[in-house]
Amino acid sequence: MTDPVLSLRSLHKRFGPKVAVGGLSLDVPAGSMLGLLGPNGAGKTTTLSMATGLLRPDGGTAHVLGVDVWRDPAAAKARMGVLPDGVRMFDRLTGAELLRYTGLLRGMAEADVTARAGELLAALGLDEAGSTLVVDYSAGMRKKIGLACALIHAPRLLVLDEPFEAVDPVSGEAIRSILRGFVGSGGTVVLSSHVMELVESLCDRVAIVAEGRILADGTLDEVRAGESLQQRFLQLVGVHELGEGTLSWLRSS
Ligand SMILES: Nc1ncnc2c1ncn2[C@@H]1O[C@H](COP(=O)(O)OP(=O)(O)OP(=O)(O)O)[C@@H](O)[C@H]1O
Repeated sequence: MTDPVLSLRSLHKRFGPKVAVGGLSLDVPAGSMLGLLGPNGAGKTTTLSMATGLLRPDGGTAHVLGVDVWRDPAAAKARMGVLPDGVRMFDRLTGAELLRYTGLLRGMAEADVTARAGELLAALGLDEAGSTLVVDYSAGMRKKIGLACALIHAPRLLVLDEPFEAVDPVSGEAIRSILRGFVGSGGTVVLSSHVMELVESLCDRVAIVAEGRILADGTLDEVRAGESLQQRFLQLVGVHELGEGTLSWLRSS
């Protein structure tokens, strides 16, 4: 196998007494689309933040195309496009201004930024919203402008935290098509999601995380092991059974 595009080794992160990520290792090969799954609080966002230079690990390493993210963050960040979860944007800019700012910050030529920004806004159904302040965007529009910012410099690795969350079905289809085309041309994607059907239809690799550790990692078929991804996920993570009388007050008498 050629060297992985993203390589995580023994990542650790603790918040006070809480171990959010406890020794997580993962390799993502070139040209693959990996779905990172896990229950709420499993450590997905913490892992992706450490992998992309947003949150310093307590231990372990992250390499992007062979570059150590924490020793040489500028070089590593130049190679990836990141859609973080819950990180504040410069939302007093319009969508078009935010894209322009992001492109110029990435060292792109003015003409390229203008051309790509227009294409991205149109592709994501944001052309009219290009002149609206991002602070006035809906949740789905914020996701889409964040994705556009991650794409504008044509990175070789995309790390996307819940890219389809709050996005309407038409835009969702456009994003799928963009990501498929990106991977088809040799790009690599890591995305987190809670939607099993989406991961099953889009990703060729899956990693399941719980309590900061990898429970399963491999091709979609390896992880599914003959079941649906939903069934396999529940088997690995455990079903949260509700007791007989739970919320009995909610049932009409
Ligand atoms: N800044 C923080 N301070 C304290 N605890 C944190 C912080 N960030 C995350 N945690 C804790 O670390 C654990 C992992 O959180 P994380 O956000 O990585 O989970 P996640 O898998 O992305 O969850 P979700 O699917 O709900 O988005 C959780 O227990 C969370 O409460």
